[in-house]
Amino acid sequence: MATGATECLVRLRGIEKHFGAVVALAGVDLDIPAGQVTALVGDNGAGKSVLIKCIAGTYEPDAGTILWEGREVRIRNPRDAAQLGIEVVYQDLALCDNLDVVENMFLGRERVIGGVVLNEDDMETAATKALADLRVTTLQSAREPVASLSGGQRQSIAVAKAVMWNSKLVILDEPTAALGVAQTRQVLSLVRRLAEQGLAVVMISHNLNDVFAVADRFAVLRLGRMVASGETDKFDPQMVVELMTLGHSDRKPDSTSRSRAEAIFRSGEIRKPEGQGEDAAERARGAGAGRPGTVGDYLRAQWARIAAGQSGVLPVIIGAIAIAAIFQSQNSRFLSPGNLVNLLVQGSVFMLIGMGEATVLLLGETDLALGFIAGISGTIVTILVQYGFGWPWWAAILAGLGVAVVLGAFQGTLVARLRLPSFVVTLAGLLGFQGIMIQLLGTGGTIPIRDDVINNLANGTLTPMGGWVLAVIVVAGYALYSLWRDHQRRTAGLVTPPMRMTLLKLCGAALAALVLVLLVNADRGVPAFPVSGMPWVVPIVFTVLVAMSLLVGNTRFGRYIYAIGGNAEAARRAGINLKLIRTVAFMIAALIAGIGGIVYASRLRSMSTSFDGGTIVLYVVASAVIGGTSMFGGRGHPLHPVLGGLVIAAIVNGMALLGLPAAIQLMATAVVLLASITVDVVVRRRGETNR
Ligand SMILES: Nc1ncnc2c1ncn2[C@@H]1O[C@H](COP(=O)(O)OP(=O)(O)OP(=O)(O)O)[C@@H](O)[C@H]1O
Repeated sequence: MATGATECLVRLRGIEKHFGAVVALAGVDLDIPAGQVTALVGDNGAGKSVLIKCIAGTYEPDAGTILWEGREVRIRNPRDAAQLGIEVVYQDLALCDNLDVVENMFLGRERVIGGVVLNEDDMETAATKALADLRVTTLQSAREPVASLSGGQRQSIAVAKAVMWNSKLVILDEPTAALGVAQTRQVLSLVRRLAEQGLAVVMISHNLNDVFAVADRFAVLRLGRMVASGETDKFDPQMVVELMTLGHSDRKPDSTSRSRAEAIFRSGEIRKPEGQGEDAAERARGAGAGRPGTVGDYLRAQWARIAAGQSGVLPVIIGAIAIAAIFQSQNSRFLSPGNLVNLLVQGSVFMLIGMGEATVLLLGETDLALGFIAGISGTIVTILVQYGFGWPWWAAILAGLGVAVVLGAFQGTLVARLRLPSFVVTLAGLLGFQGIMIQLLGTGGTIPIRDDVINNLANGTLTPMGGWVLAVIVVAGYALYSLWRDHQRRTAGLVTPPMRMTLLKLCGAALAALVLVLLVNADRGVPAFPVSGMPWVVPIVFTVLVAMSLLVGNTRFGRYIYAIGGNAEAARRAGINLKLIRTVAFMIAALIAGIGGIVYASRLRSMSTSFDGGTIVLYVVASAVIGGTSMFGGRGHPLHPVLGGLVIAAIVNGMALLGLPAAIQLMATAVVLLASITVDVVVRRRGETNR
């Protein structure tokens, strides 16, 4: 059956492994040739897992030698194994459901431009080629989220991922467990192709039909000893069962029973290229819409993403429109320019601190202290621009933000290094930081801000012309970037959104900018005091939003936050430094919260001990969740708290306009929050049951 080279890649000699009194492996010899599939079989507890862990660097053998290409090597850790070219596909696959196929295949080994920006097109081209080489053809697109794939497709991705890195030995632990008939065939075909490409493959399986269908060699372990090994034609299924259970067999191998399994393989059923007949159902499970070519196809593909748990901002936008319609029908002042601008400014603090919170939520953690970190930041700026200190505004802001980052680093270190629950660490932060803030503010309780620049952050406006110029720059920049991206993808031969779709998006962005500028430039003052122009907070929030979107969407750091939130174990196995990423994420969250705190102080032109960071943090968690960020980690975007913050501000503002009491405002916010978390959970479950 073997077609590739047959020289021995790995030779194990006399491998011993003990766990206290338990002898897991005793004097195990095994030859693993390149270009062949070696089946490693044995009853439960026979030592199969321990043996592959000794090869993969998870355990170091107590005795014995490992010869790699004839040279004795020590494999002390998984990194040593990876350097030699050993990849293990564990039963639990180690995939991040929230990431797409390309993101999973390159996890931990992303290609970047200039050392920072992810080179998505390059990775997509390479992943697509690797999948095509292995004839994994059932995927609609390499950009499908793994959550929407079938078991067989997931297994194929895990295997393809393992062979992408110049691997020489691929170890598969029960690759067909829990797969249906068609999917098993698909995966066994893939296993054969690995060997045909010259790789050494070791496959653990309890299913003898599967192993007889693909294995060139057998190795049978029993109670930590190798009781038999050799080429497949020396064995038959009954004999293997006897060897596994008794440790010996007197049978002569029965070639008819053995070749029954091989016959299935040879008949072409396993080798048949996927997607012909039996895989049609598999294909229908994918993005479901075919490669996006027309606007209709594109929208259908987007819908498939939503069904797979990537609902994006759709629910919050629908919710915001509904809320606006309800308030406007009750009070025509709700959609007046003055009120809408007021609402934007009111919501800006929630939006900013919410973007910090969303960063931590993406990791699957929570930060309850962000409200008071914001408070401390605002307090420090307020104090430092006082007459006594007289710091320039920029130095005070840097100091305020610096302290916020230090507090974030403190909390992040406790969570990341000691693995203390973030809920408790940040609850302590909430209490402790409030104490620090009160201490800083002193007995007076309220300190006014004596600096025009700081006060203008929330209260100042651009000139009407300044607003137009800014809007034109932003829309033109966005248009150029989108068209350049599409061009790049088209040139690289990758799937590109239809041109009409891109133009539609650009028209939407231009329209939104037009409405916003008209709104903020309309006079919202009283006859004696006309007020117009874009509040400074709009570009401040927008800048943080763009910076955070680029950080989480286009850098390794961002990719790792999503990976850790989606499946921390998979991220760890991919070699990601979990401690560093977690700590830095807490620091960035605190930095953005610090900006929110300074805007808060600016709005009130003072800081006082009545600052309620506890309530604010609950509202910002609500903003992020209402916007579509998942409380369970791995799903979300900085845009979510911005939209969610707007919704919360709209509820508070609209209810106040209607003269409804605070009690009703709180209950309405609670209902919207519950509705959002319900959408989150339902969408998540749909993603899971899709599998
Ligand atoms: N970390 C450990 N500490 C103590 N004993 C262990 C440890 N890992 C494995 N063993 C023991 O070593 C022996 C071999 O275990 P191993 O997991 O390799 O079996 P296996 O062949 O993979 O079984 P299964 O098919 O059930 O996965 C068992 O007796 C097991 O209890």
